[in-house]
Amino acid sequence: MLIHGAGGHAKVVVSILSACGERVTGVFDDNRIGLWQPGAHVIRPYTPDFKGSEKLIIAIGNNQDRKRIADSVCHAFGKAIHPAAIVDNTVVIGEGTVIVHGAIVQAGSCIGDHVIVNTGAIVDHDCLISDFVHIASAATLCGSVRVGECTLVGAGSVVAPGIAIGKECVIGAGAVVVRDVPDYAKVVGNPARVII
Ligand SMILES: CC(=O)SCCNC(=O)CCNC(=O)[C@H](O)C(C)(C)COP(=O)(O)OP(=O)(O)OC[C@H]1O[C@@H](n2cnc3c(N)ncnc32)[C@H](O)[C@@H]1OP(=O)(O)O
Repeated sequence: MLIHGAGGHAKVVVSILSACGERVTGVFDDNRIGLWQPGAHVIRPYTPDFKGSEKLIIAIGNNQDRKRIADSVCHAFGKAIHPAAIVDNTVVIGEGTVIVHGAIVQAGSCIGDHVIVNTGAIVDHDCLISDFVHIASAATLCGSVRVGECTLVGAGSVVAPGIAIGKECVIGAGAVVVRDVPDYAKVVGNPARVII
C-alpha cells in the first residue's frame, strides 16, 4: 500500500496497515522530502507512475487537503481498518477510508470515500457519512445521523439521534449537537451553537 502524507495521521495509518499485515511500499508528500522514521521510508513528491498498480491511502487529517489530493492523483485507493475496530458486517465503507483503533461502526451505517473514523469514535446504527468527513477521536454519533461532505466532527463531541449536519461544517471538540447544523457552520458548546 502507498500512502500520501507523512504527518501525525500518516503514522496512525502505518500502524493500522502494520496491524493488518500490510506493508507500506511508498510514501508521498510534496512538502516533506527525505527520510521518514516509521519504517525509514523515503518520502517523495507524488508521481502517478511510481508503483502505479498499487493502491493509495491519503493519510492526511485535514479534510479539504484530502479532497484536493484525491481529485488530483491517478492511483486506485485502498482502505485501512484496524483489527481492533468493530465494524458491523452490514456497513458499507468507501475507498480511501480509514477506521482507527477502537472505533465502532454499527449496523446499517454507510461511510463514504476518504473518511476518517478516528480512535475510539462511535458511529451508531443507520448513520450516513459523506465523503472526506473526519469523525475525530472519541466522538459519538447516535443512530441515523447524517454528516455532509468535508465536515469535521470534533473530538469527544456527541451528536443526538437523527441530526443532519451539513457540508464543510466544524463541530467543536466536546460539543453536544441537538439541532441540525447548516452547511459551512462552526458550532461549539452544550447545547452546540453556531459561532460563525
Ligand atoms: C487525533 C486528533 O487529533 S483528532 C482532532 C480533531 N480536531 C478537533 O477535535 C478540533 C476541533 N476544533 C475546535 O474545537 C476549535 O476550538 C474550533 C474549530 C471549534 C474553534 O476554533 P477557532 O475558529 O479558532 O475559534 P477560537 O479558538 O477563536 O474560539 C472562538 C470562541 O469559541 C470558543 N471555543 C472554541 N472551541 C470551543 C470548543 N470546542 N468548545 C467550546 N467553546 C469553544 C472559544 O473559547 C472562543 O470563545 P470566546 O469568543 O468567548 O473567547
